[in-house]
Amino acid sequence: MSDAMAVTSATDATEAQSAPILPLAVRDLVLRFGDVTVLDGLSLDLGASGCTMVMGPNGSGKSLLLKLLHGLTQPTAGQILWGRHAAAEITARQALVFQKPVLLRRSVVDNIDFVLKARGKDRAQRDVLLDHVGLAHKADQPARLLSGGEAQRLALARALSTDPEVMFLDEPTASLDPASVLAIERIVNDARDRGVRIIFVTHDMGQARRMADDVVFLHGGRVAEHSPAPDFFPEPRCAAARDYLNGRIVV
Ligand SMILES: Nc1ncnc2c1ncn2[C@@H]1O[C@H](COP(=O)(O)OP(=O)(O)OP(=O)(O)O)[C@@H](O)[C@H]1O
Repeated sequence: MSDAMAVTSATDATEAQSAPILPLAVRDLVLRFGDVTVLDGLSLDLGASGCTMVMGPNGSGKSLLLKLLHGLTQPTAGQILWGRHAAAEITARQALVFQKPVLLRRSVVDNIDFVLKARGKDRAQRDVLLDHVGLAHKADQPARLLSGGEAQRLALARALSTDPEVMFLDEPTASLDPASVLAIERIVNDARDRGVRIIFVTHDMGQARRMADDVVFLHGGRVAEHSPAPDFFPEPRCAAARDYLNGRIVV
């Protein structure tokens, strides 16, 4: 290869790496486990900003969709395109927060430092972040002694410390008291306002109404409805979403 070609291909590679990862285009996604089809031709387009709430009955595939979008699970068929990237290429530019935070048995601050070191990032922002999530005074305490709400705030701080472009949250407030729920929502809203793309799974209608810019409703292995929040909550278009919002069993 000539020097000029080597420079061009290196430039192309750098440009590809730094190319935006939004919008998201999902096409005909299928996920099967043996004979069981969980996702059955799911397609979805998400724009560059805002908070998308993913809703749907138990077992409709919400958690698995997040894992597929984050590159942690491979689809049986179909395409996930984050800008020009395949999902598995850009996992490090995203963060995933689970319902039950998985923390190291070390101090609060060590939990953040560990991730920053693994990602090759400096520690400049970590004290600001701990302060932002209300845990600066617990920085040196063992993470295992945190309450459920505090542990989830640490998980959020850890996720945000990596400067993610997209943050996935899988029922992060499912077992928390109302004050802790609002504290988590405030942190997530701040992140969205700073440009982090939020994709959030919840069964909590109040939370969905408070936070959603748009709602993706899963049913039957597909996106049964994707609507702006002001349209979805008063008048969902699909019958399954209407039943779900009215507390009727959706199968
Ligand atoms: N590894 C697996 N092997 C077989 N089936 C699986 C596997 N993982 C998940 N499933 C099934 O896929 C379906 C969708 O699971 P998923 O966890 O995505 O649902 P969900 O919509 O997040 O549900 P919930 O609201 O209850 O959290 C479920 O029926 C689940 O049992």
